[in-house]
Amino acid sequence: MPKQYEHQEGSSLRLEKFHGIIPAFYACYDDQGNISEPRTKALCDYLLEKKVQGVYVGGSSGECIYQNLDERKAILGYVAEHLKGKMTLIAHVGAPSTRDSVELAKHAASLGYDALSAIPPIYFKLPDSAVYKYWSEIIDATPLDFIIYNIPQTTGYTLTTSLFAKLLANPKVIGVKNSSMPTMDIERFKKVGGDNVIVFNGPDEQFVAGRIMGADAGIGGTYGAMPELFLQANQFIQQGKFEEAKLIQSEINDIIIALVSLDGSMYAVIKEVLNRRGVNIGSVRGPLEGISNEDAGRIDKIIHMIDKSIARFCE
Ligand SMILES: CC(=O)N[C@@H]([C@@H](O)[C@H](O)[C@H](O)CO)[C@@H](O)CC(=O)C(=O)O
Repeated sequence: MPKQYEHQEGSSLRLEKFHGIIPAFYACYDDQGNISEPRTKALCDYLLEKKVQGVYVGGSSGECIYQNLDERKAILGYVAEHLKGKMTLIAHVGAPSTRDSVELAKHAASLGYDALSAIPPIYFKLPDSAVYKYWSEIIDATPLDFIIYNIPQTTGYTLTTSLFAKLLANPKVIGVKNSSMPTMDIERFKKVGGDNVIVFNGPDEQFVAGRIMGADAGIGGTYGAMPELFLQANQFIQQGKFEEAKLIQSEINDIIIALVSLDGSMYAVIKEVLNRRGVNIGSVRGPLEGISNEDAGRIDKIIHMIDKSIARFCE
């Protein structure tokens, strides 16, 4: 293990609760597009019943950038109220300003979340020194553990291994949720962090590859549409059944390609999949596009694909 992280020795146990399948929680709206408490709770119940390890609340899949501070606080509250003590809760608190991010962080800490996470600053291209300061101010605002969120394709900022190492010098930094596409990035972050740091696979299309390259767990935006398949893929990896893991990943990828190929945005399509499963969490907020009339029939086919894969691998 790299010398500078020896102070974290013994922290593997503390990380146990983050291992497994952690769906990125979706924004739950009423029919007018407002945050819905009962629908948020319905999604909590659904995920609890699926026995996932935890939830990542208020991230990309949570449409956080389309919500104001009060709405984001409300969602964090509804989820905590319903799931606290029942699964691991991670609050994504990244916001355009440090001030808002810190406010959200303090709110999540007051609600008893297990950890915080944040994207880097968005819109302006800032130097590493500013990104470091941004994350550090969030980390310093509460006693909670912190998970860095690296998602270059949406933020335009790529976390380097040297900034990762610098952040890890703070014992509250427990790892990174890596959504960049190269699985080598996962391998590099794991190499820098060692066993006492947790690396989450971000791209669901590469869940199996990411796990094999060193990711300890996964946080993903499509898990909610097919939690059974990701739980099973994870189990195959734990059992060393790599051929089976490869096969299930291939079917998951067929489903993801279908989810992103309709007129509606992927999240609108996933929400309609859930709706047809009896979990109505509304649609998406503009500028994300809702589903079209033509999508309706196509979604039946996607549900059929998911059911077929569950029957093949999980029953
Ligand atoms: C770029 C992006 O949105 N990546 C997603 C993936 O789960 C992604 O939706 C999936 O791999 C399908 O492309 C996650 O990494 C994001 C995520 O977990 C979140 O914060 O909601």
